[in-house]
Amino acid sequence: MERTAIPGMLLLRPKPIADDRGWFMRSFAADEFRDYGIPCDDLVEENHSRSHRHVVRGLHFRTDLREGKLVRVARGAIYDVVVDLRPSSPAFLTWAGVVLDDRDHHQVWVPPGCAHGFQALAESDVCYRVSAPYSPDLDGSVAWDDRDLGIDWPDRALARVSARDASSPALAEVRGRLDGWFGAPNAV
Ligand SMILES: Cc1cn([C@H]2C[C@H](O)[C@@H](COP(=O)(O)OP(=O)(O)O[C@H]3O[C@@H](C)C(=O)[C@@H](O)[C@H]3O)O2)c(=O)[nH]c1=O
Repeated sequence: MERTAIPGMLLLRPKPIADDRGWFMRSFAADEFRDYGIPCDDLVEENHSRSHRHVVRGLHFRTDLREGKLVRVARGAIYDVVVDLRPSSPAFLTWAGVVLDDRDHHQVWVPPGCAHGFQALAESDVCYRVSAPYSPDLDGSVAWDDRDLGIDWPDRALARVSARDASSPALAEVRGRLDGWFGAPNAV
């Protein structure tokens, strides 16, 4: 496990065991991951999405401090991005990006109070467990290509996004609401 510049954002590195049939890997280990601070008992839903090459999903967040996400790539490769939206964080409004793929099998823990998004570097299947049930009313987003955030997407010019993501608000528009959503003293 590796910590990152964003407090609470973790990079996990499960190790596949190869033999002549292929390989085996434990992709989730509650007792181990709990020790890193991941609330394993609260991971109440698991999602799986498939994205064509160049697709960008995000940047999405839940407008409370309940939703963390444990993200992995079952097939393909993505550039995974986390943006810290917690006003009390030393990494406030900075982002971190990491490649997740079906070769290294790394995983990312996205802590609550952060926005998450990714760009598919190939046709990719992304699986992630979340620590709060889906609630459309609490679904928040900020523009993936926001200038102030300045995320260095691998294939910005070829990005394919949903209609919703194409009309996400700029950071400047949501900034005034971050204190209300993520300003609790225990957010980091
Ligand atoms: C995320 C989600 C979507 N849906 C529905 C809503 C919609 O009809 C369809 C597709 O939803 P979206 O366009 O929001 O899917 P998507 O753009 O893949 O949203 C996801 O993006 C990544 C980056 C994340 O971090 C996730 O938390 C989630 O926000 O699936 C659910 O039923 N449950 C869910 O948990």
